[in-house]
Amino acid sequence: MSSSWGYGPSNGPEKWASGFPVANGPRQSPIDIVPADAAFDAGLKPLRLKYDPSDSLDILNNGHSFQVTFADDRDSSTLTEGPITGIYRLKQFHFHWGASDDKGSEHTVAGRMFPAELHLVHWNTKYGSFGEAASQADGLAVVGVFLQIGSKNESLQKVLDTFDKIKAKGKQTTFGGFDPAALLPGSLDYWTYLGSLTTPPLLESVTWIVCKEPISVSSEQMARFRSLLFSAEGEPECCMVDNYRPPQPLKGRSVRASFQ
Ligand SMILES: NS(=O)(=O)c1ccc(NCc2ccco2)c([N+](=O)[O-])c1
Ligand SMILES: [Zn+2]
Repeated sequence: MSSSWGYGPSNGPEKWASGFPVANGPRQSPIDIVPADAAFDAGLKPLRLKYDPSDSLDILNNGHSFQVTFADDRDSSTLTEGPITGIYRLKQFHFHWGASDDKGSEHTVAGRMFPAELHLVHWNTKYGSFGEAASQADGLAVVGVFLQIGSKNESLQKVLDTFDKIKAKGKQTTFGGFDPAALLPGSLDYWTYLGSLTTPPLLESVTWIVCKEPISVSSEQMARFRSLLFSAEGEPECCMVDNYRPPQPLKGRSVRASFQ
């Protein structure tokens, strides 16, 4: 199971626990965020995101999503402040999305699903590498940004324009000079809670930082996301859609808000 997880009826989220028992752990992600239940914490600092476009390296179809990978050998693209202590380096960003505009995000807000969700993944430099950090309770910090249907997102379009080169699983192409800050909303107000990776190995090492304000995406752009394939070249074509895990039990965790 561990090497063949996916999002289909035979290998999807309801089946992951057999290969990854932590799937039923105490701090799993995503969750449904209920704004009325999120306590404002005046001690939460504003997010400090400093990204260097020259760190962006390539874009890859990894068979579960597509990801833009960053050079992380220096403190040049970092997340500091917010709910975390120390310096976390940007490793990659990727998305989750649905087969139609009424679903696709992993986190939900009072039960509302968005058509897609962006994840900017950062690792705690006190652990030396992403791999080491991924197994530590405070090892990762992921900034989540919802996408909502509206005007065409010109920054996002630069990513979508590479899709002809990465249609199938395993395909990658260079992608330099991209500033991920261009994908952030105007307000960096956020909710934060302790959770996990939302795909196997589902490690409970993530401080989640979910932005309240969505960014825009046009319906035509969402259709481009759905042109990617879960399948590799030469395999029967399987559209990359519905690559999201549904919300998981809160199990007593609190969600804090950086805003009133
Ligand atoms: N949807 S997510 O941001 O929680 C997420 C999930 C899995 C992985 N990676 C899978 C993995 C293998 C070993 C450790 O990690 C990543 N990531 O790597 O940024 C992010
Ligand atoms: Zn993700």
